[in-house]
Amino acid sequence: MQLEQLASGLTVAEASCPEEFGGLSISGLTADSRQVKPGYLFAALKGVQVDGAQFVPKAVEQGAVAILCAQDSVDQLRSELPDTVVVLGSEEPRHALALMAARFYNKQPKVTVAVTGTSGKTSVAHFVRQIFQSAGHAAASLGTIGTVTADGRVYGGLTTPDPVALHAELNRLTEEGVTHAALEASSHGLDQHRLDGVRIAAAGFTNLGRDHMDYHPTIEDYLGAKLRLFKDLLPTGGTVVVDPGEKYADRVIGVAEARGLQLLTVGETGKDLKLTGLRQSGSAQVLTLATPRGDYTVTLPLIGRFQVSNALVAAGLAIAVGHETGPVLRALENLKGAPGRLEFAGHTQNGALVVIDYAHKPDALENVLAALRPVTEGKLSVVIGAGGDRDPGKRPLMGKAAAERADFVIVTDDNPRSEDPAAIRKAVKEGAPEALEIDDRGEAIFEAIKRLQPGDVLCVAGKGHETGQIVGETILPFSDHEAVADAIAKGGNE
Ligand SMILES: CC(=O)N[C@H]1[C@@H](OP(=O)(O)OP(=O)(O)OC[C@H]2O[C@@H](n3ccc(=O)[nH]c3=O)[C@H](O)[C@@H]2O)O[C@H](CO)[C@@H](O)[C@@H]1O[C@H](C)C(=O)N[C@@H](C)C(=O)N[C@H](CCC(=O)O)C(=O)O
Ligand SMILES: Nc1ncnc2c1ncn2[C@@H]1O[C@H](COP(=O)(O)OP(=O)(O)OP(=O)(O)O)[C@@H](O)[C@H]1O
Ligand SMILES: N[C@H](CCC[C@H](N)C(=O)O)C(=O)O
Ligand SMILES: [Mg+2]
Repeated sequence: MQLEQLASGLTVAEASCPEEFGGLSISGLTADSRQVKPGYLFAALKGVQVDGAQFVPKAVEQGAVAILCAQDSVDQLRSELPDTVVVLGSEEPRHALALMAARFYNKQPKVTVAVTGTSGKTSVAHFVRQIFQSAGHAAASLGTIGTVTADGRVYGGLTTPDPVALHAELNRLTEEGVTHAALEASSHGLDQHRLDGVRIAAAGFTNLGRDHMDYHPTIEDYLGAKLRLFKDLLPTGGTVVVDPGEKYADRVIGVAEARGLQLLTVGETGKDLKLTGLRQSGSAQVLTLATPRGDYTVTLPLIGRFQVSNALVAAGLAIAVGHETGPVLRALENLKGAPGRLEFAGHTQNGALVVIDYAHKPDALENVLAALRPVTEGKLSVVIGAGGDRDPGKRPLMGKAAAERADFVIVTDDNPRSEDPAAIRKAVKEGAPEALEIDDRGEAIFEAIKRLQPGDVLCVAGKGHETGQIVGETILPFSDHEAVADAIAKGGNE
């Protein structure tokens, strides 16, 4: 693609060879010098760890023909580079890169919705995809568990991929015939402009609790990143889906009202999908809903009050993009939970239940244990750990949530990364002094399963769908699913 076409209107061109800028064709783009190939545009971005500007010489050596950088780096780079390399400055280089990526990979699904919030994004995206599929559309969901389509799942590294990877993926899916997509918008992704340029028709908010305080200096900053979805990315005419009863929902509604966006509200105080009743029925929940299209009774085949919230936001998003209320609500009756989210993992030989969940923050732990309590006839146990190189403040709070809501807690490791695992466990135990501490996660799971009695329930929390334990720079193969299966097979609790 011609650089002129790629950059038009986005940047102040600082090319010393304007004639070359005019005719220059770009073969690809990236913000990672290690990915540069001949003919590429390299975006030199200031990151959390390093300033990408230091990799410009390497990028040029590898064949980069154009550099996108912060406006204030232009003069410096210009003076260091051969005249043949075009340097483009931008006040917002991350935004400019994302819009360039959207132009370079110019195909996107006809209908794309996005969801943000502290917890529930993966579940909502997973549900929206199933609702779209039930209406006969070729649909995909993109997020923490990767890209999921009717053909299966391709694992991706980040919840919200970097803009080049995201636009490339949307282009690939569209070429394969996908017409409907549901995206997870993480706060990092929103803050780093990874979703800029994605055409979003409706955006949902689940909730806001403590998370990522290692990255966002204050909760206001964290909320601010989430609000970007509604302030900057959802275009006029788009619809915001929210439960007004959620903490901070007023801030989301405030943005929608200030911008004159459409608002679709769900939940007990919602107007469009108003939850008028909820009761347990075995391992399902029966919802009664009042809607502008009439009243409905829906049997949701999932446990946990939070899954009701997630299902309503998902249904709201589908309705927001034009789907009929009746069929959408019928589709909720066949929903499958996302892998590793309150997922059935097995029964022990003496009949106790083991589930795997991704709760790795205090609110999520509280919610998942509250969801399991009503289905627990005996004792409720939980295995928890907290990730290294992540908000240390959440560790004792996770311990406390587990100690308050479960009858028995084992504290173990969950991706210690560069930190001392013992120090992480100690911090978790500050909130759960009675907890048993077992460093090896496989042994912790075995010990928890060994102690189960008939009627007990064990929740193995924190890793969900993950397939590795990150220790230092190494990812050791590890799956909670396999560890649970091994422990059950070894028995010890018949
Ligand atoms: C803290 C954070 O979000 N970092 C992300 C960010 O990196 P950064 O720009 O700050 O990177 P940096 O290491 O300082 O480098 C600066 C620039 O130099 C470039 N570079 C670096 C080295 C080199 O040799 N050559 C080179 O060009 C880098 O590509 C980058 O463009 O942008 C990169 C490209 O998009 C991401 O890969 C990277 O994610 C890191 C790996 C990460 O772990 N992120 C996690 C925390 C994250 O984003 N999580 C969220 C939320 C998860 C959830 O709760 O659901 C997610 O969306 O996954
Ligand atoms: N609406 C909700 N409210 C509170 N907790 C929830 C909600 N939905 C899910 N959870 C809990 O949070 C965990 C993660 O859920 P999910 O993966 O859907 O959220 P997420 O926002 O994508 O999380 P992440 O940011 O880590 O990817 C679940 O395993 C469950 O314990
Ligand atoms: N998206 C989250 C996932 C955390 C999962 C947990 N297993 C951990 O490693 O802390 C994060 O990167 O903070
Ligand atoms: Mg997720």
